[in-house]
Amino acid sequence: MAQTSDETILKFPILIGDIGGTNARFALLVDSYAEPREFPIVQTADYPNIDEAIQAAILDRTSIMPKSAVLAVAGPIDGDEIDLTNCDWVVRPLEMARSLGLEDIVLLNDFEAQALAVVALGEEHMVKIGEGEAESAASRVVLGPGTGLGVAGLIHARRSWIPVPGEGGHMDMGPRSDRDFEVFPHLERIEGRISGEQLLCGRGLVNIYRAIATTDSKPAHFTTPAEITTAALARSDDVAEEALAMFVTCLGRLAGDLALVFMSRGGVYLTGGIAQKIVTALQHPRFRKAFEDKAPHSALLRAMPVYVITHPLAALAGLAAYARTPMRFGVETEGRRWRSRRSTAT
Ligand SMILES: Nc1ncnc2c1ncn2[C@@H]1O[C@H](COP(=O)(O)OP(=O)(O)OP(=O)(O)O)[C@@H](O)[C@H]1O
Repeated sequence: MAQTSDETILKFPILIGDIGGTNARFALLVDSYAEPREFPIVQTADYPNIDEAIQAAILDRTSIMPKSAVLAVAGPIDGDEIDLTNCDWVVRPLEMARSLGLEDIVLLNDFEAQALAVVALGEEHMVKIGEGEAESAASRVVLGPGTGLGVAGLIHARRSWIPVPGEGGHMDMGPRSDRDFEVFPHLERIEGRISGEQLLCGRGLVNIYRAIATTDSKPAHFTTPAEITTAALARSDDVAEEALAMFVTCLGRLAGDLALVFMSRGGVYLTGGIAQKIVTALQHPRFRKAFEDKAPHSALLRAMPVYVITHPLAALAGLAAYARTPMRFGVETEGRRWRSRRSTAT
């Protein structure tokens, strides 16, 4: 059933939070206009559960008592106990409402928050990769290589922005160039297949690097994604350089495929921890070449802009925009919103 504006609105002060595998970032919104009050980033491993983290890191440091919370979590939101992917916390909204005195809690998917950020952030928080002009009300797509590979669409319909979270990071990826056909047999697979996430995330970069080393019978010195990108950008190691180049090409191909799926004339947005660390590699022509190489639709892709989001707290910016003006966004909260007067997911 369609929600009325009264039902959609969240009461201030609103606690917003982006809960990742390693880090949790929080801020408080006092009203619609004031700048968010930010707090130091919390390491999830430092607290046994999310309620204690919020109490110690936020509520004990301010006299503002939030009435509502909008939290983005990595993991499927299903039922009254939400297990987070990549971290030991379990979110229990009913218990959280009681222990922290919250009247209203909304949980969103972490990549949905990234999609909301794309609307919330201006071009000053983005670096454009290549040409193309965004049509302001057209669909957009967000891809984020980080610990995993997140993908979300963003559709403009009925005067609101509707995030479309999905599992697009798990689409199949195949070899295309002659070199790919040499390297791909050496990639580590998941149940026999090569998905986007086997290549386009931190672990994926290491996978590509090792596969290239094996193909050429060269030693693989590096074990972390940061070591590989550092050596590649410094041009101090051939295998690392080729691994980053292949990563960039594969990201361009997948970004192009997703741009076709969503017809994202509003732009393709790269978020997550890795994209902003490899901006110079993404500015190499190979990224746009792979992105645009989509016959018979190359002209369509050439007109679509690609941006790297550089804002360090992009998801929080998206959550803040949603919390302040929920009517601007078509976010479905059924089964993901807990209000104390009914004490159940609605
Ligand atoms: N300089 C770098 N180059 C390439 N990859 C890096 C670099 N620094 C960190 N990484 C990798 O980025 C990934 C983390 O990405 P990101 O910061 O987006 O985390 P996340 O998925 O949002 O998780 P969380 O929110 O829990 O911190 C890890 O795989 C890490 O190894």
